[in-house]
Amino acid sequence: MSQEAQLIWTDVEQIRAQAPLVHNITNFVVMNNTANALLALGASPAMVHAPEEVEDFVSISNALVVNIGTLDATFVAGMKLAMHRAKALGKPIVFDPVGVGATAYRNRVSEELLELAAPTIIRGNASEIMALAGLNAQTKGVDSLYGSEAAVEAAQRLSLVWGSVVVISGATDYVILGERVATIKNGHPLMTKVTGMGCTATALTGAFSAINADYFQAATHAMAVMGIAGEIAVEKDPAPGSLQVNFLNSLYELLEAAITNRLQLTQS
Ligand SMILES: Nc1ncnc2c1ncn2[C@@H]1O[C@H](COP(=O)(O)OP(=O)(O)OP(=O)(O)O)[C@@H](O)[C@H]1O
Ligand SMILES: Cc1ncsc1CCO
Ligand SMILES: [Mg+2]
Repeated sequence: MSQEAQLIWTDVEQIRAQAPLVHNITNFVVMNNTANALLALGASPAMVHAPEEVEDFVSISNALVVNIGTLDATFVAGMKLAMHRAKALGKPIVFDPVGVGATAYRNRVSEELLELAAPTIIRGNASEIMALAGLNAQTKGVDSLYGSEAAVEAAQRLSLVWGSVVVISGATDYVILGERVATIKNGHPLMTKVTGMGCTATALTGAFSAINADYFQAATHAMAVMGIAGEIAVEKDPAPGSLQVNFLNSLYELLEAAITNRLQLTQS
């Protein structure tokens, strides 16, 4: 077995053994999907966004996931308080800039959040990563108009500016930290026909970052597990409704052999 497959499996076992508490401030569309994906993986999710309680919640959590998919003023207030507290406590922050580039509000809020507390890991599609890096990228709402390879330079710049691990999802997932690059070619195009698969990737990344303090590894392992679970689910039934359910089952039933046999990871 490849050394990397073994490291991924060790992380999955750690999540299953420790059930880290992952605090999510996420969007209304995916709250249920991402909570179920975290449970199926073995983590303990909580979706908590009220400004009155997020700081207390961060204090008892093992990682914070912030997703701007359906943001409004109350969400933003909660995100700022939570990220500030997480930073003060040294807890990993995973940021999903859903739809950044689509509106001036999303751009401004994203910039404010980055400046307040640079995330440990940023995960977006190519349009989002390019927009977040300050490029005048086109985006179709929450969907990307570019392949992930188009955003590699933007991700490297973002990573340098904020010191964050940056993940670009797509047919190939890229994980970038300065000059370090990992590519993962797992997954299936049908995954784009289930809403919030990217948001799910971000939530799973939160769980991996809670148990592996090498955040480049944590992000890489999360994206590999995401892609492999997606492939297995599509093979069971190649249709979006089934995929949503079978993806959860694949995560829950994931075996070491699936990682060993399917992993398509390169690192440089
Ligand atoms: N063309 C593809 N081929 C293989 N796998 C894919 C493809 N597109 C997406 N995926 C898989 O789906 C995951 C989610 O990536 P995607 O880029 O679609 O997220 P997203 O655009 O942020 O989605 P959302 O905003 O709906 O949450 C990827 O990590 C990858 O595993
Ligand atoms: C469809 C959609 N709209 C806002 S957030 C979201 C989930 C996918 O990003
Ligand atoms: Mg997205």
